[in-house]
Amino acid sequence: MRLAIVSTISPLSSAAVAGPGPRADDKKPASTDDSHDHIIVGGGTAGNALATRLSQGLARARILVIEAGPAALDDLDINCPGKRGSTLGGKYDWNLTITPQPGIKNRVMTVNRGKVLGGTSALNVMVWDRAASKEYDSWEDVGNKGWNWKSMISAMNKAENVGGRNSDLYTGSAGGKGPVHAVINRNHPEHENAWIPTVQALGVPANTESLGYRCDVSAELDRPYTLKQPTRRITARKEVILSAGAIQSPNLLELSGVGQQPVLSAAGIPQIVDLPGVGENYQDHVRVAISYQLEDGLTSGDRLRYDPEFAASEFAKWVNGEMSWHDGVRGGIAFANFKQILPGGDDTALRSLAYDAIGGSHSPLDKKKLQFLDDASIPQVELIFSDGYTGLQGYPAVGSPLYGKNSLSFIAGLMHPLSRGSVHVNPANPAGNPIIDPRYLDNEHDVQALIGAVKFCPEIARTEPRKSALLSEYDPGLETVQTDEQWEEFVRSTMLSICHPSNTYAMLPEKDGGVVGEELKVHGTTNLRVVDASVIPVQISAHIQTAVYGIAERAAEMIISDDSATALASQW
Ligand SMILES: Cc1cc2nc3c(=O)[nH]c(=O)nc-3n(C[C@H](O)[C@H](O)[C@H](O)COP(=O)(O)OP(=O)(O)OC[C@H]3O[C@@H](n4cnc5c(N)ncnc54)[C@H](O)[C@@H]3O)c2cc1C
Repeated sequence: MRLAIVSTISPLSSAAVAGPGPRADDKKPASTDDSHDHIIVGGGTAGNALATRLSQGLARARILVIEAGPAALDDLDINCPGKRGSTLGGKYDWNLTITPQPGIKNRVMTVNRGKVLGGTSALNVMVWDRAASKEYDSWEDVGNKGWNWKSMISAMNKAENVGGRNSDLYTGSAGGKGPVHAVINRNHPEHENAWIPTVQALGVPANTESLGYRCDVSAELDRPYTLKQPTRRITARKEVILSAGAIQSPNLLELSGVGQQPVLSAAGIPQIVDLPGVGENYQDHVRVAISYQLEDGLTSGDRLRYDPEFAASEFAKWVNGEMSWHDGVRGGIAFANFKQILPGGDDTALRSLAYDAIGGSHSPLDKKKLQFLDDASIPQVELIFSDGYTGLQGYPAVGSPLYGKNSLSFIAGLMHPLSRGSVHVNPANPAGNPIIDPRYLDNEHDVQALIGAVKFCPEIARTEPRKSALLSEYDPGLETVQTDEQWEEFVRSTMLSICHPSNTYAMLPEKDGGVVGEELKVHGTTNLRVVDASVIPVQISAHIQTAVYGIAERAAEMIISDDSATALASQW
């Protein structure tokens, strides 16, 4: 089936063209011919990486990227690493909202998504890491031939380029010569030195392959132009590729008539392809933070918040290319399994809760989650040490006793929560924002697993050399959170997202609720692929942009190979 895609974009949208025909640096398209070989909807992380590779590999093809947000290539709020977080909730953010979540005391929260050329890679906090090899292998196990560690590490390496001003600090073995520049921070506050020896003392070996630097993917495109006519029909000669991200790609498909009948009928959309999996399987990483005040004399990134002169002079240094507190993302990450963090290494109760929740499920995704519990090489928990305050309440207000103090936070995250949610078109307003229901903490396993993870943070704080740098715990405050009930209350009241929605368009066989197959083509269609975080079939224990780049690299290889095969066939 050949499909027409319904994409509503705003007058500020940007577009970029590569290949013959109008060039991306034109002020506007030179021709009125609105047909292109490949149309990519969404100029974000995956979309732009894919467009770059297609324009390199298909010299004669005309490729169009349509992006709902503006181009902001020179905006220092995006480009300066020390300003990470400053664009959240602002003009480059879709600012979506979830439905009230019973598991977290009916709280609602914002779902931050980049609405700018570069997408969420322009807004994120720049962690660059990978999951365990068996997690990528699990993608093949659930029915996607060729999607495994070997192919993914090769694709992720193809995207990345480890180097820059301090590449000598990198002790890892990975990394290629790709367009995404990744570096280890060169600016380290003194108190950061305690992180690696402390987690080593707790049994987690060191791994210095984690990198972080702002290199959003928009920088790889030719200069884009702003669309002058937001309403017009554009035709794809070969195929349309949805790269609008894990929230909007399913939404666009439903608007186009692909999805489950009840959802489409409620929104008054005629069904063209029956695919019950569209928008299902919403997965996210969840987290809780504890903050500590640092010993007097130690400085943290909080100083950029409470000392404007310091912030301005550090920013000026960064602009001049000098070592600066604005240089990077200060912090460290450790991954662990439940046995490593639970008292006495006893994960029996948690395993039993997991089997209660999904033991009877026939879904290959649930079966994988249970298998992962048996594999010590697969992390279940992420422990982040973050320089400065990162809790729910925000840095203490001006005038409060803690204003002007320096802090650090420990963040505990769940890598394989069992809850699975959904994102669907809004029946009351199909053209508006989708209904996002992640079903956070909707089962006892996830609640107890998160409690177990966050209780390990005070353990880190009590261990030397970390212990000596800390003055007191002030969020949540040991005196108020002691009993099991209090920990549960704390976790349900303060849980936040790590902002990794994925799987909403899972690459799986159709019989298992899949939406795309191993070639990333939407089941039941011939001219439509999806290339973004939504196709991830099994959730991974990593920040997911590295995988998204890898998916885009693999998609580009497939599309280029398909095109070459077609061209060859047409010569005969
Ligand atoms: C606050 C935050 C911090 C994060 N930190 C990290 C981190 O440190 N490390 C990490 O690995 N990951 C991180 N992530 C996650 C990671 O950045 C994303 O998972 C990844 O960038 C998603 O890539 P994508 O291509 O799927 O979607 P996106 O990059 O979001 O791209 C989708 C694009 O499609 C556009 N679009 C949507 N609808 C339409 C439409 N109708 N028409 C045209 N265009 C449209 C959007 O504007 C956007 O540009 C973070 C995410 C957030 C929100």
